[in-house]
This record gives sequence, structure tokens and C-alpha cells, in this order.
Amino acid sequence: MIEKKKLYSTAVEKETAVLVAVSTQKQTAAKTQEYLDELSFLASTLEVKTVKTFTQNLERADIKTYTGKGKLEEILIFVTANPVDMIIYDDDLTPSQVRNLEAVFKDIKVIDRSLLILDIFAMRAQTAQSKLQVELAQYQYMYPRLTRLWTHLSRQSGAGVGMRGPGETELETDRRIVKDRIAFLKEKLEKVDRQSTTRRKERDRLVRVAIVGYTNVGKSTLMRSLSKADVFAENKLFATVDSTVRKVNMENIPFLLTDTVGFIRKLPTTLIESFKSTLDEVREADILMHVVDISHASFEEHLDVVNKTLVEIGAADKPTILVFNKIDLYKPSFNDEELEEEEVPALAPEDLLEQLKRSYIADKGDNVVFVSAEKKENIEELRNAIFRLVKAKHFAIYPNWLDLGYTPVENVEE
Ligand SMILES: Nc1nc2c(ncn2[C@@H]2O[C@H](COP(=O)(O)OP(=O)(O)OP(=O)(O)O)[C@@H](O)[C@H]2O)c(=O)[nH]1
Ligand SMILES: [Mg+2]
Repeated sequence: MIEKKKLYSTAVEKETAVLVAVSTQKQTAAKTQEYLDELSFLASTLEVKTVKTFTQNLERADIKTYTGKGKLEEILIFVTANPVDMIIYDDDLTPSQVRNLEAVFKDIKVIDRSLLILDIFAMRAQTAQSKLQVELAQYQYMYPRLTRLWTHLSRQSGAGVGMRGPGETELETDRRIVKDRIAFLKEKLEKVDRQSTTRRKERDRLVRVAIVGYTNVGKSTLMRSLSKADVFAENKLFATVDSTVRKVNMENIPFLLTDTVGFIRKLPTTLIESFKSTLDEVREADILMHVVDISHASFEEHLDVVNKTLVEIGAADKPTILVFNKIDLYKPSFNDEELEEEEVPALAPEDLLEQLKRSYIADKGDNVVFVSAEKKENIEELRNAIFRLVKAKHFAIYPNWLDLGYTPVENVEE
């Protein structure tokens, strides 16, 4: 048979994947579909093309092979008949599940959600600190899973998904060496962390605002329009892994604005741990700007995930501005029941948005803003909302600021 792939094309081919998820009592079929969409988006961030998805209803995921036997065979038949480079599981696999699945799928890579996210972080990390953080997270993920996957990957060259891992040589698959490496990285990271804590202390005099939110909601785009900073924004997940800090001046009051790494469902715990110091930027902020992509069908769930993560890292309970972004893309979603009754929605999207806005404002008070970073809508309103909080905090730190000779612009004519 002719191997079409290799004969004519010298271009790097995209890697291909099948995705696998299970719906359980806790996770409805609709939710599973949504998670799979997100997983496919994560894969595409790594240039991996999804060719098929498999789902199965189970009481809970199978402890040996994640899906049941029948589904496993179905997947095996498909990946044997089609060019598939990897199988990506939507949940984290246990070390024994990985071993069992690798035994079934042989040369096809078995990847789980955490490994995929770790790979994206590895690709995105820019600074020495975040590179160390990712490497530590990778080793911690790898340690209990020292299986064929890693030795197998180490024999291949080039960068593919699951191959940005630190397991470059066969030696490194040895548990003791991995353990030593973890200790070494922790020590090195502590040093770097101490330096950045000192750096943060040095800027302690200024009010700090941290932009937080689910991944891909428009944090960096907003950062750019608020601070004129040249921040990398892209329609990919985890475009930002390192945090960026910019000094912003409003009416002669300077403050610091930080763009941070986005949150996501099922974020690997080793990543949260290793990124502790990056998340310190959030923990130590005076004010949070929580950005939500209102055009996303599950924006409410995203909001919850972010709030829960904030609690987890000890950064809840700060004065917060809730920013609903991408209003230009907002389309109300109706559930099936409403559609069945053929009810034409009585309200236009703008009115629904208005209604939503009123209900959030009733709930949260003044600090809710609806904007479009892309179309530059209501950015002034957002500035004012931020400034109100910044000003209050700033004068709490510097009661005598005005006496120091800084005249606010609004008082110039006096
Ligand atoms: N239509 C529309 N697109 C937007 C808006 N704001 C941001 N985007 C787009 O959304 C995508 C993600 O924007 P980013 O600013 O990178 O989002 P982020 O939250 O920083 O993402 P991560 O760093 O990956 O977590 C980009 O393609 C932006 O151009 C908006 O108001 N409307
Ligand atoms: Mg970003």
C-alpha cells in the first residue's frame, strides 16, 4: 500500500486525536458535550485536530479502562482503521488506567486532560519562573505515572503533544532521579519566588488590581485597552501563562494592573500548586477585576469555577468588579422547552442583556460592567468603576496624598 502521507508532503502534518468522555450521574450528556468541545479547543491550541469523539453513559468511569469494554473495542477499531496519533481522555486517568490503556492502544499516545493542559503551559511559558513552575508540575504529574508513555516519548524526537515533557532520556524515567529533580526544582523555584516576593514588596506602595477570569474571556485584550500595554491576546486557550504587570495612571493616581493566567475546569492540582507564586499576584491584589465572557453558553459555570478557584487560593472576599465582556457577540440561549412552545422570545438580545445587567447589579451593587473589549464599548464606564475602587483604597493608604502636591485633574480649575 502506498503511504500517501510521506510521499509528497514535506509540510508538518497536524497531529490527530480522538476524544473520549463519559457521562455519569453527576455529569449530564449535555455537559459532557460541552466539556468535549472545550477539550477539542484545548487540543487545537496545540495544533491537534480532533477527528472523532466517543462518549459513554456510565454510573462512573471504569476504574480499569475509563470506558467499559464495548466502548474500548469500538475506539480500538476506529484508531486501528484511521490515522490517529493520540487518544485524549477528558478526565484525569489514574496511573493504572494509563498502563491498561497503553497496553490496548500500543503505539498510540494516551493523553488525559491534565497532560494536555500541562503541554499548553509548557508551550506558553516565557519567564524563567513560569518555565520552572511548569517543569515542576510536569515532574509531579509524571512521578506516580512512570509508565511506558514516558520512555516511549523519549525515543521520539521533535515536539508533539505530550512530548514537551521533561522525560528526554531513558535515565530520567527512574523514580529516584525524578524525585531528586523535583526537590531541585522546588529549591530553585523557592529562590526565584523569594526574589519576586521582594519585587512585589517594593511596589507595595501602589494599589494593585488583578484581572482574573476563565481562559479566553478577553483578559489580555482588556488589559491592553486599559493600560495601552502590548499584551499578547489570541483566540486560544491559555494565551497568557506569565502574569504581566503595568502601571496605570488615572487622574494622577497611579496603580498597578496585572493580567494573569486564566482558570479552567479541572485545572491540574499540580499546576495550581506550582503556580502558587504567580497566583500570589491575585492573592495579594487589593482589587479584583473578574472578567466573564457573556457570549459563552456556559458563562455562569465559568463564573462559578473562577469563584471556587479564588476561594481555593485564598483570594476571595476582595472588592471585585464583575466585567461581562464580549457583549457584541451576546446571543441569548433558550432551552428546549421554550423552543418547543414556539414562543418567539419577547425580548431582543439588547433587552435581555439589559435585564441580565439589572439582575446582576441588584445582586452585586454598582460593580458590574458590561463591555466589549473588541468594539471598545463601555470601556470608559469600566475605567470609572475601577477608578472608584482604586481611589478609595489609595486614599486609605495615603490619607495625605493631596497634600503631597499631587493635584487631581478634576480639581485643576479650583
Ligand atoms: N468579539 C469579541 N471578541 C473579543 C472581545 N474581547 C476579546 N475578544 C477575543 O477573544 C479572544 C481571547 O482574548 P484574550 O484577551 O487573549 O483572552 P484571555 O482571557 O487573556 O485569554 P487567556 O490568556 O488565554 O486566558 C481573542 O481572540 C480576542 O480578540 C470582545 O469584546 N468581543
Ligand atoms: Mg491572556
